[in-house]
Amino acid sequence: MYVHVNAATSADGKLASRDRSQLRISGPEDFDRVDAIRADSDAVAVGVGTVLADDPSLTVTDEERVADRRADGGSPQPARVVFDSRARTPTDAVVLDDAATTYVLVAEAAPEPRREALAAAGAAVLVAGTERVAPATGLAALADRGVDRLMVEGGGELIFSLFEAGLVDELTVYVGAMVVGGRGAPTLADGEGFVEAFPELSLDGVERLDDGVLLRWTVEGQPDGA
Ligand SMILES: NC(=O)c1ccc[n+]([C@@H]2O[C@H](COP(=O)([O-])OP(=O)(O)OC[C@H]3O[C@@H](n4cnc5c(N)ncnc54)[C@H](OP(=O)(O)O)[C@@H]3O)[C@@H](O)[C@H]2O)c1
Ligand SMILES: Nc1nc(=O)c(N)c(NC[C@H](O)[C@H](O)[C@H](O)COP(=O)(O)O)[nH]1
Repeated sequence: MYVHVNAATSADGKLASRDRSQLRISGPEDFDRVDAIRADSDAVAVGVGTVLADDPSLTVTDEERVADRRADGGSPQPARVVFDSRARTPTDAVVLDDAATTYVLVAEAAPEPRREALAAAGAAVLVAGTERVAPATGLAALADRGVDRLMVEGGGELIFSLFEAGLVDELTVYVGAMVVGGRGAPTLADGEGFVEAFPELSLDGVERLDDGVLLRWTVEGQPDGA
């Protein structure tokens, strides 16, 4: 599976402010680019932290892109994926509307009533991992369901886990013209952090977009040597 991580950060590397509410960093050109990546993907993934903070739709909004997907014989919308070990996704979350298939990846530790509530709300609940969703197991379950190209939109906890597991192929970051600050504010890659065996990136492009900069990297070396 090809995994493309895309996010927007402030000039100081933050995904949002310390209150973790949704922060508009991208401008219209960047949001259109995000829409195009979604349209080229079989599924779009986030962590449950992003669902709780942003309540995103994760759908393609441009009608031509939706029509192109249909014309190619595929589903009009990519599937949506939530990494949600304990099945905390609210049953009224926008990702559970009927706009697209939604996979909620949970761990064995997820309470059965919560799993049932998510299934009743329309989610396809997949178990991957014991206490926490195991990224490689989760991605294998998605591959079994036809996901070859996965876009990951964040947040920082999920992005770190995917790098840690050596599962990221491409990273694009839009750096917006703002400073957010806050030692507790989410960054592009949070988690435990690396102290050695840092994932190595190869720069593919630098482009001005809106009032910011788009950086494109291929992931070359990964912690597990993948
Ligand atoms: N600017 C941007 O591009 C952008 C993009 C996305 C999000 N955001 C912002 O980022 C913030 C949310 O980021 P976040 O880091 O708090 O949340 P996140 O990465 O979206 O979700 C993290 C949660 O996912 C669950 N999870 C399940 N399996 C996991 C795994 N293998 N690895 C990591 N997490 C796993 C964990 O909770 P459980 O263990 O309980 O399941 C974890 O707490 C919000 O402020 C949002 O606005 C910004
Ligand atoms: N590219 C990008 N620029 C931003 O400034 C920002 N705040 C996000 N955040 C990513 C996160 O997943 C958001 O929740 C979705 O971008 C909202 O997606 P919808 O329009 O609801 O589908 N992403």
